[in-house]
Amino acid sequence: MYALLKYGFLNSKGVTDVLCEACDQLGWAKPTKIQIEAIPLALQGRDIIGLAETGSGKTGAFALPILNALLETPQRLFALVLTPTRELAFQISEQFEALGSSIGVQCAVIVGGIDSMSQSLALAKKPHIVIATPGRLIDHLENTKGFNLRALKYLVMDEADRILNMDFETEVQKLQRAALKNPVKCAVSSKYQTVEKLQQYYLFIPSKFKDTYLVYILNELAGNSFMIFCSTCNNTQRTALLLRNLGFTAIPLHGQMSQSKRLGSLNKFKAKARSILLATDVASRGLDIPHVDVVVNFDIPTHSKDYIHRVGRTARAGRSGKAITFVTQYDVELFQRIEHLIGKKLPVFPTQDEEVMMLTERVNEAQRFARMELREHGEKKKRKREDAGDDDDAEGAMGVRNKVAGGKMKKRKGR
Ligand SMILES: Nc1ncnc2c1ncn2[C@@H]1O[C@H](COP(=O)(O)OP(=O)(O)OP(=O)(O)O)[C@@H](O)[C@H]1O
Repeated sequence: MYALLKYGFLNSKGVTDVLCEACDQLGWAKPTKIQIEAIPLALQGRDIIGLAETGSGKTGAFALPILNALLETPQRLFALVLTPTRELAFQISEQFEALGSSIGVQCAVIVGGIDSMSQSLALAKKPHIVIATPGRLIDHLENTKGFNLRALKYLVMDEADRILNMDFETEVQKLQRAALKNPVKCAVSSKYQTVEKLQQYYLFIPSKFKDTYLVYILNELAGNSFMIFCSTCNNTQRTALLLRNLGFTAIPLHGQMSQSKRLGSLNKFKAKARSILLATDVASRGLDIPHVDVVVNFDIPTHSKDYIHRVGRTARAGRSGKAITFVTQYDVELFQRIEHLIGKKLPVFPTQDEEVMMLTERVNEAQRFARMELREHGEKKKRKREDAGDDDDAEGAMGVRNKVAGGKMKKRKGR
């Protein structure tokens, strides 16, 4: 019972009943470790730096005490949550709304890539909680008349290390200096840890066979939901086209897509209408999609810390999951750094190389079509850059794709 928070801590007042009920309704039977550590301190009004493994309920750890305090002293523009990505901002807002639905909490999401006027109107209504990416927030602080954060009582920097590395560093540092007083550190795991129920593997393969091995793995693990990480927008798009040419329900998510397409992709994947999400690191932090079974690092992350965030998109909240990292002849050093960071040696993902090679011909053909589509797509985009009907979700490029024979690729055993 979430009410444990209410009764379990001698020195704390605990979270109020109505919020405990909201937790029950979300199926949160008991608080997670970080919630047990952080919530009582936050309720005492302490400043907190929270550190815990991926998928361990950090959002609840800050949302619950904020909502609790809001109930005690209701006030407009009460809390600001800064996040590094737009998708994460929407997700956090949903979490606040789910926990605070019975107390009528009002949230505004202030992120780039979408209409700024409607955001100004939302801010004019003075919501209780603002969830923002730093750039667009600064725009509004500078340009939206009547909007300021002087009354603010709570500031959260989610994925703070990422936010502080952004170009907005100086602005954010000012906020941080102004905001943190004698902070307590709540660290419930060693610094860089992956979760226990995550099975991690690597695959050492020549760079030129990456696509073929990817298709092999998707076939081998068919029926699962995949997040596949690529290093660039272009490769994300290309790989999505390649897989779609082979009949997989793949959809891309990257920074060169319009914000509405980004959210569209994410929602299709969340709703299980697509089983494969291909993404850049824009999706590596914080996104909570419980049904992700497998994370594939198709391009190895260049920053080892991103590895931990990427693989943390699966095996969340006590579930199990798999992560497979492709290591080519060029990636050995990066991979060693990752193993060093997580403090483990990973096993090889078992493959039948003969079976993989049997896929080569069809994969080569699909690669050719994907390249053509990518070129076509680039030219089309150049012609009508701002056209809302563009096909940057890779789903519009059906023309060439239909010329590739067959539906979903099946393994061709015994040939
Ligand atoms: N007490 C709880 N009991 C069960 N599930 C919970 C509890 N608290 C949070 N959750 C769920 O756990 C999942 C992960 O939570 P959350 O997204 O806050 O993780 P996180 O620690 O912020 O992860 P990341 O480091 O990847 O951002 C969510 O689906 C959330 O609803």
